[in-house]
Amino acid sequence: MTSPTKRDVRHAARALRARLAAALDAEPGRREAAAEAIAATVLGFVPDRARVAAYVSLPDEPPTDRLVEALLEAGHEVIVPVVLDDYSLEWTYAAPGAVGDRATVTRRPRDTHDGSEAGWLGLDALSTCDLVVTPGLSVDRHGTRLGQGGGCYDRALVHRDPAAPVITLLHEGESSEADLPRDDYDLPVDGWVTTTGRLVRVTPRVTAPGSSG
Ligand SMILES: Nc1nc2c(c(=O)[nH]1)N(C=O)[C@@H](CNc1ccc(C(=O)N[C@@H](CCC(=O)O)C(=O)O)cc1)CN2
Ligand SMILES: Nc1ncnc2c1ncn2[C@@H]1O[C@H](COP(=O)(O)OP(=O)(O)OP(=O)(O)O)[C@@H](O)[C@H]1O
Repeated sequence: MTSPTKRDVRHAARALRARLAAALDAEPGRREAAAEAIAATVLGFVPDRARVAAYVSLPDEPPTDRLVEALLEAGHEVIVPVVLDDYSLEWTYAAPGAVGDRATVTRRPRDTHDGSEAGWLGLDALSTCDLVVTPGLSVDRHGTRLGQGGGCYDRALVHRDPAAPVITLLHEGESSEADLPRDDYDLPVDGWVTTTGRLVRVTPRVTAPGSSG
């Protein structure tokens, strides 16, 4: 028996995501509660006066609007990506309460992107972040993350500060009990936070400020 390819696993993960996202919208208040739960949990382990990399979520994804808002309210700096045509990520400051439309996943031509313009922080901006919050379809117990397939975060995470935790946001029920397919360029994450506010640590890098782990 051959092990499933990323493509197969991604296909199944997308179907599960569609079901879980629909369930969030089936009952009034559930989406808002999920957004709040994610924000409360991440705020619990973000270092003081941090610079945090987050992203603007799409309708099916665990919502990041409250997270971005709460981080900004607490005085942290928040940056979010846009994607260039070679699937590299460029970074800019987050606007409070932003909710994603397709613009956050629409590739921009690199030759017309002038990174020297005010507001762009550079392709290596993750090197300046104290915490990186990534999207993803699933994560397994080793921290192997399955993304949308562009390899955007694989490229971007090369620049991260190795001391800064990387966590993925998942709907509750999306983490994988089976080991996910992994390539050499896949960079593992340190844990994940779910739409019920559950934090699962893969490495001891994710700790509450002032705690020993
Ligand atoms: N909310 C959110 N933002 C995110 C990600 C994500 O997963 N979620 N990304 C996680 O990596 C990055 C974008 N990843 C991308 C991966 C593939 C394509 C892509 O193939 N785009 C097609 C059209 C897509 C469409 O409109 O449906 C294209 O531009 O031709 C674009 C972005 C950065 N921002
Ligand atoms: N550091 C890198 N530099 C250049 N290309 C890379 C790098 N890392 C991964 N890639 C390319 O990205 C493509 C997609 O990788 P993969 O299927 O693992 O995406 P993913 O991790 O699921 O997506 P994402 O990171 O966007 O969430 C692969 O073809 C791979 O060759």
